[in-house]
Amino acid sequence: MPHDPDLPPAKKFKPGSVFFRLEKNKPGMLLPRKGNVTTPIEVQRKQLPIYHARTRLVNELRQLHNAIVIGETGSGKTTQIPQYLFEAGIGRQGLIAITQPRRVAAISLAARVSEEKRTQLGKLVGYTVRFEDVTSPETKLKFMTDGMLLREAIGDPMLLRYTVVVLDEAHERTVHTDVLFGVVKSAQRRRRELNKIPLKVIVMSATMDVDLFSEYFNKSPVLYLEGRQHPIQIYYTKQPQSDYLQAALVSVFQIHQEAPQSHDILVFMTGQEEIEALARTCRDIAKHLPDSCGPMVVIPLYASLPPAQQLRVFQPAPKGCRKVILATNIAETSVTISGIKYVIDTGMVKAKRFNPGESGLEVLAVQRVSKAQAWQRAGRAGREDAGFCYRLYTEQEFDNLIPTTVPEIQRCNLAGVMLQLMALGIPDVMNFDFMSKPSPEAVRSAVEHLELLGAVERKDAQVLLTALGKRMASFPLEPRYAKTILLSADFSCSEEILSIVSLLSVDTVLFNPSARRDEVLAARKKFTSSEGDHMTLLNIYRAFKKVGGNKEWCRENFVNSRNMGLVKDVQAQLREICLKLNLKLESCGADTGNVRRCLAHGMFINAAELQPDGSYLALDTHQAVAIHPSSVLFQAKPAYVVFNELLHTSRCYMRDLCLVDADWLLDAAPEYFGRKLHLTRS
Ligand SMILES: Nc1ncnc2c1ncn2[C@@H]1O[C@H](COP(=O)(O)OP(=O)(O)OP(=O)(O)O)[C@@H](O)[C@H]1O
Repeated sequence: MPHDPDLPPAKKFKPGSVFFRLEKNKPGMLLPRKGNVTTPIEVQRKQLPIYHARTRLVNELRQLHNAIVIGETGSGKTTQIPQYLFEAGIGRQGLIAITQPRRVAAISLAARVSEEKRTQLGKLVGYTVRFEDVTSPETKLKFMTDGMLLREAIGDPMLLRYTVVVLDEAHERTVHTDVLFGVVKSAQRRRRELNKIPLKVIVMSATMDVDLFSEYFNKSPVLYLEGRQHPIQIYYTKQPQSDYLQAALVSVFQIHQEAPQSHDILVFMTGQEEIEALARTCRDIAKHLPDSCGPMVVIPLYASLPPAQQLRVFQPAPKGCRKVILATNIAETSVTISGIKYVIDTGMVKAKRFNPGESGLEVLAVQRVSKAQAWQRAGRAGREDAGFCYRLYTEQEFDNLIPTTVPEIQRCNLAGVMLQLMALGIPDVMNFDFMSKPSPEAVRSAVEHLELLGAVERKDAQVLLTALGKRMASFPLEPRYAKTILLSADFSCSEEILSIVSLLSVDTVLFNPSARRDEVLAARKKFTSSEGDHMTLLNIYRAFKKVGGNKEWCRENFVNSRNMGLVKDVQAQLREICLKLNLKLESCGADTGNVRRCLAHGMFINAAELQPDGSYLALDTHQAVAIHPSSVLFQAKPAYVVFNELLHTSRCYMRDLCLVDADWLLDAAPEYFGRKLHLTRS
């Protein structure tokens, strides 16, 4: 059997068991189509590789307090292990939590497992994600995002409701997962010390650094699950591709023309804008193909889509129609999308980058995936039958990928995490039991950030959470947004700020088809505010509410009505938190000057100043930045702005800007700006 040193780690530990067959540079070679047999769900469960290991696995897990489970993608870890534990009566005194890095996975897995158990979703099997709780007092198997379990830990640090916590897709190493590792470990220890019911912790993945995990989780034993149900053939390009979007487009249509109609395609891309653009191109091309190609339905999938829209990908395509899903990495782990036979992997992902020393600002940048991610992506094919993965990069490029993704905790601004840890009652964040410690520099920079926002203060060399910091931690938002909301009551504009923060929490509510650029510009003119993007968005939202969310209005004005629906949901949730905190909710009406003042006070760390040569300088870090061409302030070039985020492409662009006065910045943080910039009052 061929041995490939780059097969996923699960295979490396079992030489001789080959799961992936590597055949290179033979695009277009397809396996014959199998009959469309619908197997009853109990039979499907029994056909999974994990089924044969069930008794031994359950016996092992019964004895262990900690276990690391490694199994190929699709072997049945996530859907089966929680059920096996429940069926064997393990952890019956409490709940079994199964955490996922992403909401779409938590929801779809809960749906699948409740179907397998033949119960209604929300009864025995339920889920909890950021804006939704589908559980009941009967719930025993609870799928949830790791962020939600972390929030629960703020109120219940020993996680006493749970007897088992399964940390799934641990290799993803999101900030939440990493913090959760430390939190469950500490809960486990404290429960042992206080003679409470023990907490069992099971860590699972197909691709992880076993030694690191085992060491961290008290030298935990590692259980390997051998085998995958269906083979996946991997193809590489012969030459490096200069335009991965074009390569993806060509591959989609090559498969569409050659493969049977019932074989669906999943393409991994980097973000909403390119997904929506490629979706439109695919639909246009599909219209002009000969009838022999058959129809195609193109479905986007990215984080900011409303949950109901995200779940559309799981519905079967209409009969005789091919489903093409264009997704970000949110479909990379855990999910099974029925019908997917082909995966096209562009090899690219949009991820956060942060360098406290150099730029000091967190930026989003498109970069190459890790090998672990590439294997996870391939693993989305071959779940119901043999599958194919087309990697739009050469094998050599694959060889040069980093093995696993750098943990997010080492490449993001830590201010939010630190605030959460302090709200969890962990005072000495630097000595928190992180699996991979963030750099002291990053921690220092986060403490400074929180200090500037007034969320923490130093007393006798200790860093303490202030009353304001406690209130800020109540919001599931970045600290600066939480602060802006809390400040809004003083500026009598809380309704407007809640709208703006909600609008910024979804990717974009604007629809910008490039082919209709002039129409878009004409429609947008009505709402464009010379005060910036925040105010423009607010104008659009106000108009949207005035027409009662009318779909026709949305179409005419190039507004994404689905995302607007989500904005309303987010706003309702944030309003609820405000009410709990007794925050005065009022609107400033037409006088929106205070809204900008409030934004300047909450977001002053993200301020930039126009330079004599027409460029901008971020005031906090003195980094050169530019206004993104999509901003309404692109031409205007005001003297001072605050911005929401930085996007790194050819240059470092500020996105979503608000025009502010230098005086407001000085009022917000006089000492800081005096020190940083020698700003003087006008
Ligand atoms: N929603 C679903 N519809 C159809 N089949 C499903 C569904 N969910 C799971 N399956 C079947 O169960 C198998 C195991 O899925 P499961 O998510 O438990 O695997 P896993 O080992 O956790 O893989 P991964 O690491 O990729 O998450 C899938 O390969 C598929 O055959």
